[in-house]
Amino acid sequence: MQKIRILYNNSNMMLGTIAGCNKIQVSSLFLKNNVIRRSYSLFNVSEKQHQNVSSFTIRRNITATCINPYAAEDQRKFLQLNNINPNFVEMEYAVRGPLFVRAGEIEKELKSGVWKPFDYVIRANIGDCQAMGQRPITFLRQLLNLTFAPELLESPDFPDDVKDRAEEILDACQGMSIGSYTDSAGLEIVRRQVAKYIENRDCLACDWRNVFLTSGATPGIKRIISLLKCDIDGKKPGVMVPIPQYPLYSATIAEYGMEKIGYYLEEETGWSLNPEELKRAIDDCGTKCMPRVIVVINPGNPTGQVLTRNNIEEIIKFAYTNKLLIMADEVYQPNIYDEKARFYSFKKVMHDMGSPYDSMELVSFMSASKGFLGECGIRGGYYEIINVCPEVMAALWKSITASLCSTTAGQVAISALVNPPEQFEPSYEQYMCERDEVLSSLKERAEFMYETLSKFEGYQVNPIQGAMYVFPKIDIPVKAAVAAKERNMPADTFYATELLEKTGICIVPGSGFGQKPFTNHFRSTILPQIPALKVMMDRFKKFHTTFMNKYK
Ligand SMILES: Cc1ncc(COP(=O)(O)O)c(C=O)c1O
Repeated sequence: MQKIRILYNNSNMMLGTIAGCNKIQVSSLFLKNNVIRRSYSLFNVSEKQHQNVSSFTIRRNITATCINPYAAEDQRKFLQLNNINPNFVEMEYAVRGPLFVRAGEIEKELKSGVWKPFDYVIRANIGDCQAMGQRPITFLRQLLNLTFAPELLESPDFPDDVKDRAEEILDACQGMSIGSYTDSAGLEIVRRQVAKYIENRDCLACDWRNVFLTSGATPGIKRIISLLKCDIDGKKPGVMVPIPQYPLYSATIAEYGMEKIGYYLEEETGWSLNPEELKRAIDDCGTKCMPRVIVVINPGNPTGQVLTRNNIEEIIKFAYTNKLLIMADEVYQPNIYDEKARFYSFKKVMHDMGSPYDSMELVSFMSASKGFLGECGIRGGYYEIINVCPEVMAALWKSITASLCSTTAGQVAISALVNPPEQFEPSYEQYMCERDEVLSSLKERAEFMYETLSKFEGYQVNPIQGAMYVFPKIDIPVKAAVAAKERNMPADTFYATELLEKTGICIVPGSGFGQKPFTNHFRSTILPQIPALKVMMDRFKKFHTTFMNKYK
């Protein structure tokens, strides 16, 4: 099957060349209710239609005319789909894809009194802890309160250790106001706190000048990918990403017009990473692109595995042999539930391996959105970049300065993450109690979800060692696959769509993350609180049983 993007000009719709293919998938982008939608249709094309056409025959001899979705006034706009950056049209981000949009519509339908077999939507599609009822950590919120409203420093309601930290941050701000721009890489005091945190974690030196504060991990990841040269000897840069992967990576690679080199994680061995597969992936890409980077997500999203130290060593050796920058996405480092698993930072392992690996280029990412803080909306993150030559660091700096600075709220959140209350300080006990409660509840939810889903007919589930997701494999019955095909949907999307419509549970089909051909998965978060998770699993079980009975 050949994929064809429909381009619209002012009045006519044009199809790309369809010569030589008898099936086409048509995808078009349009805006509805301010939400970008993409419609897909799979058509059989008769032999006669090997030219540009706007009307053609589809299965069962029905003639379909594709409708140009532009209203007349839109056709006069200077920016059209066929003259903007095509990478924007190409990129996709499944976590907020069509099912997420449909979940929003269903919520509105429920509000307006439309009857459904459920009374609320369960949003298990995105790793947003507080949206699913997690309570914020008091210490962090107090620090935000005091830095944003310094008059509260006089209030007896705030503990002295938080006041001291807030004063320190305010002293570092221009005009003692959190509303001022900071240095482009963030407040020096917070960067120093991050460096100390990394030093304590790895028992290794960390130079605070290598630490850059960002508005969530996302902008840092995008900036580092954008650092790569667009064209070397006529070849695009290649970025190695795991499959399945967090779709920020595939979306960014598409947005920047780079080449994704997917390496499969091995589901049968708990989503481990086989060095032979890394070699297979790089060999298969041949001369198509110039491999420059390997991305590793540890603990894994969506797969929930924690890499062993041995596995990390193998990846480092592979990166060395193939001259790759390592981007270590370590945002879930505090989220480990399996007592036998342990988080090893790439930095620490590289250091311990000694020469020549200890001088390899590495960027490691961290976030305030994950862990036990779950402050997704505040947008706090950082990255540490090491062993990069000074000239490249200077160029990176220049690019960072052009973005002014990351949000100061995010910088304060990172300060709270890396400089928590210490033993004997007034906030310590409450902080530890809240932190442990969140982490032990996440562990309980991970185990509950794993145990429940493992009992479903046709499911294969790996234990959730870390992060916030489960990614089960489902054997979808042939009859269901046929029904999916009739609706022009991949089987996993069909399953997830049926689940949403029948139960209000919103998950993401595995195809949004990548999966081995002819397999079906989905990703669900483990984030609903225990009572809600029990309701969710109950609804899910009933749905699955009915689905299997119907299609078996
Ligand atoms: C693996 C991974 N990296 C990065 C991010 C981005 O996080 P942030 O909210 O800090 O931008 C996420 C968000 O879900 C993620 O799962």
